[in-house]
Amino acid sequence: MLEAVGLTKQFGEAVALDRLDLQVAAGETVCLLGANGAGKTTTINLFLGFLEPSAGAALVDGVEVARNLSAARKKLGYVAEVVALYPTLTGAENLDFFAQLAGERVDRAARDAILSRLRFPDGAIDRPAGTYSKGMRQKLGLAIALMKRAKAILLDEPLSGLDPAAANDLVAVLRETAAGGTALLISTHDIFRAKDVATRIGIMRHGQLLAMIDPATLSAGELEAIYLTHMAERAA
Ligand SMILES: Nc1ncnc2c1ncn2[C@@H]1O[C@H](COP(=O)(O)OP(=O)(O)OP(=O)(O)O)[C@@H](O)[C@H]1O
Repeated sequence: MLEAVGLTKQFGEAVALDRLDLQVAAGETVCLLGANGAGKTTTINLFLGFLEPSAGAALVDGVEVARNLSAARKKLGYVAEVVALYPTLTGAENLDFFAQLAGERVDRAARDAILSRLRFPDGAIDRPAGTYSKGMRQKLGLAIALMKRAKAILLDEPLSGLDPAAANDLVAVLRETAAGGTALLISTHDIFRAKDVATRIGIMRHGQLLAMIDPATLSAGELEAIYLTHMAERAA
């Protein structure tokens, strides 16, 4: 569903992403782990068409993003690290607005079912989004992506700064979403959450994908040791 083929991004002389080859199939959850500046956000931004590749291609369901941006974006949902909402509009109005942008109409029953799965507090959807906690903002961001019925969802550090309960609520819905056939690509610094949710974990450093790991075969401690070894090689 998501495919990077030799995907490369340079900013001047600096190579932010170096010939990335990656596939995320329908129903798969790939987490990208890596230190600051490893190229995780650059990867997501190339899939979203926020950046143009210097070489190679990002494809969504076979559509090359750089060649057909609107067709690729129709198939994508996106949850940013800080979900941007209109603070004076209610959550419901934000949802309606973003659904309309995506050419969708919000079905009340489907909306309420998603909010309930996310454990979004009762009644809060009719409050201005400016009053929401970080956890509520992230939940609404995921609800917006889910309402779009996207084939693939890109999430850039979606859990950072969330308390464990809110993070658990999001992870539970992400699992259900992947089980329903959506492809998920998640950038994160959280090894333990990555192990919890990912079918595969990519370790990135200096714009390169160094390893692709099946977390089911490892304990959390073993995964952490592998990650730290890769990071230590950078310092050596
Ligand atoms: N617009 C830009 N102009 C110049 N350099 C950039 C730009 N965007 C990213 N970079 C550089 O590209 C590299 C990869 O950055 P990227 O944001 O993809 O890393 P990351 O893995 O997401 O890091 P973090 O965990 O801090 O979010 C970094 O060296 C960064 O400074």
